[in-house]
Amino acid sequence: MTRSELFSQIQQKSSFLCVGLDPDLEKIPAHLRSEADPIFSFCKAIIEETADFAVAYKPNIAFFEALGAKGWETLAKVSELIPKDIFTIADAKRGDIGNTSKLYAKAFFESMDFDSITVAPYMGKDSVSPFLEFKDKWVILLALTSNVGSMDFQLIEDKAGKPFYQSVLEKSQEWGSPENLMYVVGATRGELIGEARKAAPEHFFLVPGVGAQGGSLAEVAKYGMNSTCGLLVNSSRGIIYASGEKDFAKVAGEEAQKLQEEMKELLERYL
Ligand SMILES: O=C(O)c1cc(=O)[nH]c(=O)n1[C@@H]1O[C@H](COP(=O)(O)O)[C@@H](O)[C@H]1O
Repeated sequence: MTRSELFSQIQQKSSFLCVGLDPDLEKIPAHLRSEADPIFSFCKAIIEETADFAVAYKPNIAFFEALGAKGWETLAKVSELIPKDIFTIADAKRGDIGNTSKLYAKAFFESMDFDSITVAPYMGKDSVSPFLEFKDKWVILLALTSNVGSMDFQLIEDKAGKPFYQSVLEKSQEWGSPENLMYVVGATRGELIGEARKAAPEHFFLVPGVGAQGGSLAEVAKYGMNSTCGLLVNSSRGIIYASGEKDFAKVAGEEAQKLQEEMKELLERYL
């Protein structure tokens, strides 16, 4: 998917919501556990109820690969279910020497037809570039993550006082463009989202951390929105586990709609 196609989806749906698919056998409603493929049934119901409000889905690969070979089959089936006009993110956090990254890219962009993949920047240019060689496919590079451990490395300052995440943002713009490179910037980071936006004015940010991790959607929009929205805001647990009962999919749809309605107002205010 191209950047202009993504922006046009955002405009059509008045939404920049990414629904995170983090399906955990321990957390899905009990009545689904007797199904042939409980994770598939769960994701299918969630997708059906949330698709009108979402412009992206982000299956987190860990929740599928934890189930072994069957989990990979489920992931393939789930990704095929997602409507083609909705952006797909393989949240796999890959990155290795170039020769290996090439095969990770093939796995997620060719064997499976994801639009994008999350990639760790730690191994540098040759670990990221192979993912950038696929037409209309995207790298979503970890820059400033939402977790507590983000402080261990990402906020370390160099002698000039520049934090490491800023160096990641600056350096990596030599490798890709706003047409094929996005950044992960966590919603829990408040004003730092604005600092990231100054360093990367055009690029889309994938912003996880609203909902279960407590990040504020209003703050994300205030500090992060640019002239083509530039944001995909993810919520996983806050949507998919909003109810643990038989009505889980309907309630997930309602949660997604609430976020979409808030996003509509924010788009009207800032765009
Ligand atoms: O790359 C990510 O998506 C990601 C980056 C980050 O900084 N923080 C973060 O929470 N995530 C992912 O985003 C999702 C957040 O889930 P919830 O906290 O349940 O909304 C999980 O799949 C995380 O793995």
